[in-house]
Amino acid sequence: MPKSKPSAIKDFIAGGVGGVCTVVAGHPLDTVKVRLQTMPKALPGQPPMFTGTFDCLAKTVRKEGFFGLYKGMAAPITGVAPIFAICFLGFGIGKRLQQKHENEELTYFQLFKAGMLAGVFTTVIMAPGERIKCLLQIQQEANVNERKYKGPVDCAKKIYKEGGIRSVYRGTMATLLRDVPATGAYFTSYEWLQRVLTPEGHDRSEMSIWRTLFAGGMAGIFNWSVAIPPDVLKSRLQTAPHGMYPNGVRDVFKHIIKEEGVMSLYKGFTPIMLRAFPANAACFLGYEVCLKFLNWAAPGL
Ligand SMILES: CC(=O)O[C@H](CC(=O)[O-])C[N+](C)(C)C
Repeated sequence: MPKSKPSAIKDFIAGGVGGVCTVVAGHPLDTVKVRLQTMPKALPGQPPMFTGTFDCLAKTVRKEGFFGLYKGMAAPITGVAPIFAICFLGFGIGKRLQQKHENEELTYFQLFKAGMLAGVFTTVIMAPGERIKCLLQIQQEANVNERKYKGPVDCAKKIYKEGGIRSVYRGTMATLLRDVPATGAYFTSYEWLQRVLTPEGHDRSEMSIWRTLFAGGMAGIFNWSVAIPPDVLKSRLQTAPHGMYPNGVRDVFKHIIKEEGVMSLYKGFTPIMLRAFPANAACFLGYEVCLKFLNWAAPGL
């Protein structure tokens, strides 16, 4: 079969489908991650709110039901599909900017640079999307009427009222610190694993479900190995009361190191890694299947 032409529209659509798959597969453990990262420090002699991942999972399900784990999912579903769409589009553009001809195979460093560009592209939506998601995820009142934010739109309106566009975009620097190198690692590791796992004599574009699931899952692990410390800074900054960290991410960093120690930068490690593999395996499978379908249904797109 002839190779299909790379296309920005197809990357965008297939990336969006990948994003929806990521949220459906990964949101419960994302809720646990944000709750662990943002729980208040235990007072002397008092037990912590959650002792770890499984305690947080059990307490959430007991108190709020299974769908408590899906709290705040409306925001990521509507936000993540465009984020992933832009991310895969940005990666495609980053690759094409460096290619001398359409079929040139890029080096791993070139792929890393294309991934970093994708990380910059996504921050425009990622920063406010993550701010709203984190604020909704940390609300633990069982009764809907007692919650400060009734949903993503209400949350966006309230934070805008409190501090304007600066408040909506709080955490942008932390988001860049997280996503620029992490997205580089994400796409480079995916391409690397696809290349090394493709049997001799076969083409990388001949999709294998198991290879795609494995390479996608591992890309998620590589992404988060780089992203966890800036992610903790981001979650703290985005959920802190107005004015608590006047110098942004620098203040959060100093505060965490002084008050809680360097290991606190790895809070949420277990749920992040438990989520990373299935969520990103689902993402890349959704992306590749959708791309294959588009190449079949609309080869000229
Ligand atoms: C923070 C985030 O969305 O990471 C994505 C992977 C995941 O586990 O959701 C990767 N990427 C930022 C490249 C879209």
